[in-house]
Amino acid sequence: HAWGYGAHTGPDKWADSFPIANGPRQSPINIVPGDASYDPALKPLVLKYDPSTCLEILNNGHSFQVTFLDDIDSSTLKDGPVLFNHRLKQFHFHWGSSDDHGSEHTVAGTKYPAELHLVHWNTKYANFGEAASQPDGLAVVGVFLKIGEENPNLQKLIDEFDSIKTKDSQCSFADFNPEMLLPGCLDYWTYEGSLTTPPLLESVTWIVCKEPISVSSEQMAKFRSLLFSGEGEAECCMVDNYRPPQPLRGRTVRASFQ
Ligand SMILES: NS(=O)(=O)c1ccc(Cc2ccc([N+](=O)[O-])cc2)cc1
Ligand SMILES: [Zn+2]
Repeated sequence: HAWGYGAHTGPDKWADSFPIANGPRQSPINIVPGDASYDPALKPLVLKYDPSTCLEILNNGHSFQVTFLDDIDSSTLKDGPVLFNHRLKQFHFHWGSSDDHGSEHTVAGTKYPAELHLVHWNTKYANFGEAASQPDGLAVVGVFLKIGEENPNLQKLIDEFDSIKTKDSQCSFADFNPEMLLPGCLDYWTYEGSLTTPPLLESVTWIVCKEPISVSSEQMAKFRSLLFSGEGEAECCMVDNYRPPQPLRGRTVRASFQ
């Protein structure tokens, strides 16, 4: 399953090995604010993260990811649209080859230069892998990045990039609080979807924040200095690691705000 984002391995080819790519609840989607229905029953998102559960930062050949210790309830997502407690497993990003595109979700057709995904699993299941195969197993918080002021919290991640330049490289990374990557306002849209990369499992409750966080153009250029390729291989810049929006197939997108 050598899937990727290249001409021969990219999103248009994923259905060959992962037929669920054409399923009824695929992600990402284009969010049309005017079509979203405000749901007063939706609770505010409760995100409580413990920096001491931060383990490592790694390049997995598709994105860079920060992984968390998830054997106890120390970094959790509660309320919002979910009925059960979820634990943070990892966060990662998707971005473009230039500042005018790169996000997976779009808002009324608007593309952001990047999108952060904070991946949580429902603790009614034994572990992440179990949860990932259940329709209510995962909850991913999506945060858009918008070009503006340099973001000192993102800079803490960027400062590690020299150590994780190539595929399958990783280094220890401690005491990072992902709360620092959240926008001030946690208004969100929510809908039932899937993983946006293979295995594209339809197990994700998506929670997409309306408010973006800032990133400078120079910082985005640093994202693009990471490599899809491994050490000793021909260098291939890690850019355009996003799946385009997928058919809504009659799904309802709810808004936590009016
Ligand atoms: N982009 S995203 O939808 O937030 C996303 C989040 C996590 C993952 C990682 C992953 C999640 C599940 C499995 N699995 O069950 O085989 C394999 C890899 C893949 C994709
Ligand atoms: Zn993602």
